[in-house]
Amino acid sequence: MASSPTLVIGTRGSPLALAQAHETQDRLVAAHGSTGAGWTVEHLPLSIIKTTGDAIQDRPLSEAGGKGLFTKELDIALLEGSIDLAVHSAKDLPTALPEGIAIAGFLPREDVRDAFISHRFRSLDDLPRGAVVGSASLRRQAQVRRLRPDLQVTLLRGNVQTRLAKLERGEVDATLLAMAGLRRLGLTGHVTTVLETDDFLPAVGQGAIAVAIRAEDERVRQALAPILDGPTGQALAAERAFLTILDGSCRTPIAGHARLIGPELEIRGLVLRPDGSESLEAVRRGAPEDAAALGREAGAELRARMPADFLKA
Ligand SMILES: NCc1[nH]cc(CCC(=O)O)c1CC(=O)O
Repeated sequence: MASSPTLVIGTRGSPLALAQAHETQDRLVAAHGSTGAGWTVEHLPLSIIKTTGDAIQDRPLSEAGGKGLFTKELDIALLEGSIDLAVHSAKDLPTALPEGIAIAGFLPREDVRDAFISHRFRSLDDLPRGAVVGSASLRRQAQVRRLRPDLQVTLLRGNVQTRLAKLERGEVDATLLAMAGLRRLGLTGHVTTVLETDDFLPAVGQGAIAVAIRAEDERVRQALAPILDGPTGQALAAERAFLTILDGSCRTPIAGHARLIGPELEIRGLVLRPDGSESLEAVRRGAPEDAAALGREAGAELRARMPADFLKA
């Protein structure tokens, strides 16, 4: 691959995706000054790429083909050389990447928690019986039903702004969104209450920005090294190993979160029935160097404990 004089950043076109791409651009400029090794940073171009996932608005993505829908076109652009790095929400990245694509690492993680948002009610507990909570995430739907089996849970799709607008119009009484996205968009003013991870476990990768590159591209790998965050990488190694064990074998909602506690890494993982009536949790703690093994162990424990109907045929 001929080295180009600049680094082209590929991104989806949603406001959140653009905010994440700009954050990556800003961090590169801050780390390297005005010129990097063999490339210029003043005009690191953003290449906006429309993905299949963005085009589908009327059904849950779990039905339409899953997370790869948000990354396929960016992967192709990387492999064709029209972009040099692709910026993704780690949460939306599939566990298995296509041949030739690698994750260089992750930017420092934002708030991992989910936010409860409602114009009329103060918290999930405060919602009256039968109130309507909208979410497109099977994980959020199941955890809401676990805490409040008496609520009505409906599908609410679209990007962050679209969902807030639907809430505003009264289509639902409440919704849940990631704090990370709201912060990056400057929309935390909408947050009613923040859900602590003890009560409501985030998605694997939530709050982290992943940077994907061509697996063999050492030039881009080196340019990115100073902006990538080690602790986030360790947490994500545990979470993604956990998810890798489960997403191929189980067909129920999955949540997982790893963090450093002093010198140790802890991962908590959860699988639930979609109706929230049953859930299983696993916790592992150990050396951060063993992140992937800790994640795999937590995943294997849940797989072993799961009732048969949680598993894929
Ligand atoms: N699936 C959409 C998506 N992908 C990443 C984020 C937020 C940012 C993050 O979780 O890192 C969101 C919106 C949301 O879940 O509220």
